[in-house]
Amino acid sequence: MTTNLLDVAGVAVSPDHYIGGQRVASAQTFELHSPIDQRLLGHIGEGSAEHVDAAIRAAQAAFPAWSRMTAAERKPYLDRFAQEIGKRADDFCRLESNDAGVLLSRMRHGVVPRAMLNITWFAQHALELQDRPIDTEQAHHIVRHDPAGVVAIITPWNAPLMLSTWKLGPALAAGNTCVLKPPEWAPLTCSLLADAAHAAGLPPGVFNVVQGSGAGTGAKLVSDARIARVSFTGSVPTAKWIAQAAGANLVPCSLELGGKSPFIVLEDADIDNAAATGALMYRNAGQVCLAGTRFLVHEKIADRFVAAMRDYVERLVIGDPREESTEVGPIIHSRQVERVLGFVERAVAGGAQVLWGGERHPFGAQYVRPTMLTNLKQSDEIVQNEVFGPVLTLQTFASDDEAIELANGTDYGLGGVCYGETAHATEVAQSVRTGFIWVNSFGIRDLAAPFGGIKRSGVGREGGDWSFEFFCDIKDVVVPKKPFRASFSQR
Ligand SMILES: NC(=O)c1ccc[n+]([C@@H]2O[C@H](COP(=O)([O-])OP(=O)(O)OC[C@H]3O[C@@H](n4cnc5c(N)ncnc54)[C@H](O)[C@@H]3O)[C@@H](O)[C@H]2O)c1
Ligand SMILES: O=C/C=C/C=C(\O)C(=O)O
Repeated sequence: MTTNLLDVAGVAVSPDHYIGGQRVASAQTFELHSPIDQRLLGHIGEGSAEHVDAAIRAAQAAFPAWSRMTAAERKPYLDRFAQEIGKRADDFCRLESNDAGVLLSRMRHGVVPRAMLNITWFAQHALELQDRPIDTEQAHHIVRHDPAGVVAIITPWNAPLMLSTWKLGPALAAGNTCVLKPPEWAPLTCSLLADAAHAAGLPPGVFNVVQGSGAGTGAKLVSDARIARVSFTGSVPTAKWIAQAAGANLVPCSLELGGKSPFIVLEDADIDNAAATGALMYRNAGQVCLAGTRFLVHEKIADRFVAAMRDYVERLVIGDPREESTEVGPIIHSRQVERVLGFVERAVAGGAQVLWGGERHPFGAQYVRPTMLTNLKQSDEIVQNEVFGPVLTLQTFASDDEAIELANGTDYGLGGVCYGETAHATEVAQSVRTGFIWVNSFGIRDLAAPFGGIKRSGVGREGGDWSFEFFCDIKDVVVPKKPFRASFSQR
């Protein structure tokens, strides 16, 4: 399909846009470097106003036929799309490992299977959404989930394949057509997704990819009045900008944003289990929105918990994400490294104590040691702001009430973790104000469940029915049960 190809770790991948079923090159490009060793991976197309316009027009042109199909008619296309992702599993793994620094093993065992499920699960779930009846004494209501139109999807660099398919799956299954703007620091797996869609025979224009920067390409896309929905995952400042741009056209937005989630360890917790899960918070070098990054530990067990977690952290294998044995890889970009270390420096200058880490790791320029800071006040910058790197904080508490107060004491409200005797931990978890919280566990995800944040962590929910509520125009077709005769004297 394409002639302009990059060779990234032996994988042929297009640096171009994918518009109306065709590859389209850009005169303007930007450089893409690997976070592992900073080598140049290639030049990626920067989408212009013309590219954004062409993608929206292609998506509009594809909409009537795609939206008229039933969910059952769309399902085979989407199942084939997932199969084509599966056929390219190895290439997806190598690309995201090289451009985003995600562990190859995590890609293979976690991300690629989840990306496939993101497509097939919603294609199946869409079958169950058609025509939900509501029967009252007066009327029969046919509640339809109609496709909304052209959906703009904007995703961040920490999980480009997983998050793009998480939105594409339900948006396409519902009968919308899509324009995806991938993250400019990790754009390659989204480009390969276009190859998978093409091979699956998705009709031209149903799924389009326009590469480019956020402030350039992304801003043009989300400001366009022809867009019916914007689904965004990323940072709070960008979300505020997007909400205003979309708001100017009264376009609904779904915003999945950052977090500063509490990791609560109650006095009756299984300390070793909690500590082992604690070390998992360094996964993806801490660049995970839903990680529990603020440890709140009962004062009576704090020393034992710190010793147990230190043990796990010291054994973490830090290195090249392409190696099977590696557990913690690099930080996405030199700018992000500076940002992460800046948080640590300011915290230490303000009196924080470094329990472990706190500096660069010698493996490479974009590596930072897993870090834990303590001796902090709730108002400290490091307690209040998302670092998005391998830097955690630890505070102690003396009572459940104090734990809950600290847990709720930031402007974020994405997730949480609570370790303790199950009934006790479940009770404390109920009072933590977040979109979700894991009791004695971490990261269990079910696509039927709602996912999203409160406060600064986001607006709206995706997942299960909630994805379809967002991506559909919900319509009530009212059919009276008794003959209806117009009359001004009657209501
Ligand atoms: N809640 C979640 O589900 C979730 C998941 C992953 C990441 N995140 C969050 O994402 C952030 C990290 O990602 P990031 O640094 O790439 O975020 P970011 O907000 O800088 O960028 C995200 C995406 O938005 C685009 N963008 C930037 N400015 C834009 C504009 N004006 N108009 C349109 N698009 C624009 C970028 O190009 C990128 O594709 C963290 O805050 C993290 O917590 C949240
Ligand atoms: O880093 C962010 C991870 C987000 C995860 C999801 O959106 C999900 O599991 O659906």
